[in-house]
Amino acid sequence: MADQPVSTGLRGQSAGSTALCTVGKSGAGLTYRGYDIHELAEKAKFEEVAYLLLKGKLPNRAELDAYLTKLKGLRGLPEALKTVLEQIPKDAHPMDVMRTGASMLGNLETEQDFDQQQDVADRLLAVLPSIICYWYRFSHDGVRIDTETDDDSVGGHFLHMLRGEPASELHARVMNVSLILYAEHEFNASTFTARVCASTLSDMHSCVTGAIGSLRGPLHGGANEAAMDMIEHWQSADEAEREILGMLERKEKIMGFGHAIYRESDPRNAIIKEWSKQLAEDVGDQVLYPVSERVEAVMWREKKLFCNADFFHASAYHFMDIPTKLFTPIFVCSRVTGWAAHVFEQRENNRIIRPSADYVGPEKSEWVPLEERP
Ligand SMILES: CC(=O)SCCNC(=O)CCNC(=O)[C@H](O)C(C)(C)COP(=O)(O)OP(=O)(O)OC[C@H]1O[C@@H](n2cnc3c(N)ncnc32)[C@H](O)[C@@H]1OP(=O)(O)O
Ligand SMILES: O=C([O-])CC(=O)C(=O)O
Repeated sequence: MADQPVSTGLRGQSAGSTALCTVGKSGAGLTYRGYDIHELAEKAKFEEVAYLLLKGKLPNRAELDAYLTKLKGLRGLPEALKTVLEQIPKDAHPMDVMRTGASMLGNLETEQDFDQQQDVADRLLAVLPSIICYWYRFSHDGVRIDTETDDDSVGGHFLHMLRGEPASELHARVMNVSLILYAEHEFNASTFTARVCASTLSDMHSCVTGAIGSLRGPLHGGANEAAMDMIEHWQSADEAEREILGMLERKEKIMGFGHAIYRESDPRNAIIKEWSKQLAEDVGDQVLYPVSERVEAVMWREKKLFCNADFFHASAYHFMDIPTKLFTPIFVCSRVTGWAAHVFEQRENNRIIRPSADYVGPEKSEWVPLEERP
């Protein structure tokens, strides 16, 4: 059999330009519109970052207050969407719920004109947490929650709906940081999906629905959930080390490690790791955090592979008592800002994205009538 052609995954090739984000750029690292991720995670509200990405600049006080009020007013679910969510079974994957929710919203509140794009993006940002929590609480607890909470922040709103009570200050703070870290990352797979869809002049809901499908996979956003599924089985750091060595021996992928662009570290890791540590102290954890730290050390020692944004998100979310299957949907609630901002950018200077392929099929095939085929 002929050798398989090398699959490059378009690595290292520029597929367009963006003013939104630098990833691993020498001397700059990870920045959103020029602002360093460390500074944003320390000082900003997620909604400020959303404004920065979607509107092109940091808001002043009046603009931020107005934006928070606007988002708060957009959290309600149309009755027809609630009906659809109530049909989705308990054992569905929450990312499929997100995908269906975004798509159904596109039927009910269709983007008629690109002039509406800012409002459509704000609506999605406000309503995606309501979609996932409404479905989760209905299918798991049998309750129809009120999604119009008075919480100022998207993260606080999410936790409030999930638990039926307002989040603690610590949890709201960690959610804020987490949403900032996940908001934007240049031409990653889900964002590129959104841009390809936008390049056909399709509507925002289609772009976001497609992007959710791409984020779902364990090689991308699904890795935070997959990392949790792995580490929760280990009772001690020593057991974790033994298991990881076995997995490496068997050439298995370790979820939450490695990156397509970063070579030595993912700047988001140190930030979420620090918050995971604080949460571990808060809940008195003696197992999961030490297990996670050991996995990190072994992976670096054995393979020079480092934690990406997803690995310590697993323990951080777990310490906040968030069900594992909701981890990747939280990523959606954040990344929708980056996706929408990229859709705006694509539309502003559009040409349909249509690369070529190297043909590796047969030279010429002879037609065989149906009844003569073996
Ligand atoms: C928010 C995010 O989306 S971050 C990414 C989340 N995804 C994950 O955590 C899934 C696990 N990681 C991976 O699968 C990969 O590292 C990816 C998908 C992130 C990047 O893939 P690539 O760019 O193809 O990886 P890269 O070229 O750096 O791989 C180099 C080598 O390291 C290996 N490698 C990379 N990541 C891992 C890993 N997590 N576990 C074990 N080996 C790995 C690759 O198999 C490859 O080995 P080979 O040369 O023998 O084939
Ligand atoms: O950039 C990537 O390929 C994946 C990633 O880290 C992200 O989307 O946040």
